[in-house]
Amino acid sequence: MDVTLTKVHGSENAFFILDQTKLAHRLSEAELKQVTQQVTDRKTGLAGGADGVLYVDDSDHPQASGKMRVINADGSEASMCGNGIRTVARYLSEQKQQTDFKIETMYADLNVKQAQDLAPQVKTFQAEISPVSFKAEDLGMHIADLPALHHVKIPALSKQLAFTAVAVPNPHLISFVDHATLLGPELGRIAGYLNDGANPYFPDGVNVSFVEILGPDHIFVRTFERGVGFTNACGTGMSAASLIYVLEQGGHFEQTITVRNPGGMVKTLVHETPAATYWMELIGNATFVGTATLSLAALLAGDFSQTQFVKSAEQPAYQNFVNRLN
Ligand SMILES: N[C@@H](CCC[C@H](N)C(=O)O)C(=O)O
Repeated sequence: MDVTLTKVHGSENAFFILDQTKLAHRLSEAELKQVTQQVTDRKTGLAGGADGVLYVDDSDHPQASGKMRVINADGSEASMCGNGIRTVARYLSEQKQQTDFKIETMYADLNVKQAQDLAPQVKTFQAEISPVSFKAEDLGMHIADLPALHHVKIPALSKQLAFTAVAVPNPHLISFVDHATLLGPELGRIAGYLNDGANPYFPDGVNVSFVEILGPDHIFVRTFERGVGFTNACGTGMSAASLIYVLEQGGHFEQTITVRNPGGMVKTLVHETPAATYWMELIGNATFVGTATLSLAALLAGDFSQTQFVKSAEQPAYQNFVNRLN
């Protein structure tokens, strides 16, 4: 039996979509982990590897058109993926001929919809990012018994930088920095330590983002992701950074924020509910790079020597879009 994986990206945060409904039988939990580690490997993986695999399946929630599970490159599971859900939204939209629907994720059924293309031939989708929590227990955070972390210096991490922790619902640590710090070694040092599996603060790891304010409603976000390392962009990280920009740095609710990242650009909107909770909208590209077809046996064995990879025409259009940003 042949399997097709679609290579996709949102701001060059790259994934494979594997639709479990097209398989004769669902992959086991061990196979999900093993297949992800094998196909994402940047040296030996499929079509240049990726940052994770997005497993699509039917949802048994009547209001959802499908379900997404996110497995990071190291085989760990994430509760959400902001760049990934836009590509899954596009995939399901084309499969089911819908433009505005819900996708089941680990903690919530999230609204997604097709949006106006960011540029010619740059298909664009928007996704709800929620639920939001600042609670240490939702973040898997253990810092001096603090119930939450709002703009606090943690000397064990850095004497200069202040951090805010927020789950959206995957965990993020955000720090606003100057340009030199954004590009310097501190992000790798701090995030590497917090994702070493042995530190006392985030034993299960955390996504860490440094944010530079470029102008009013204009920020740059660089992220080191849990389970992956540095990525070109992290959608939930950019959504979390936008929320903290509004709450701590003078940004505004209901105002479009332009978020640059090493792989391109997205737009976000931050909303406050009457109950003083928050949710975000993330708007960005959902680019299909190509499709890989191979036998299920080869996929499970991690043998990509006979894989047929057919490129789409979308990547040059995306690159034009990025070139015009600079
Ligand atoms: N790249 C994603 C986030 C993927 C999950 C993350 N690494 C985690 O473990 O929480 C995004 O675009 O949000």
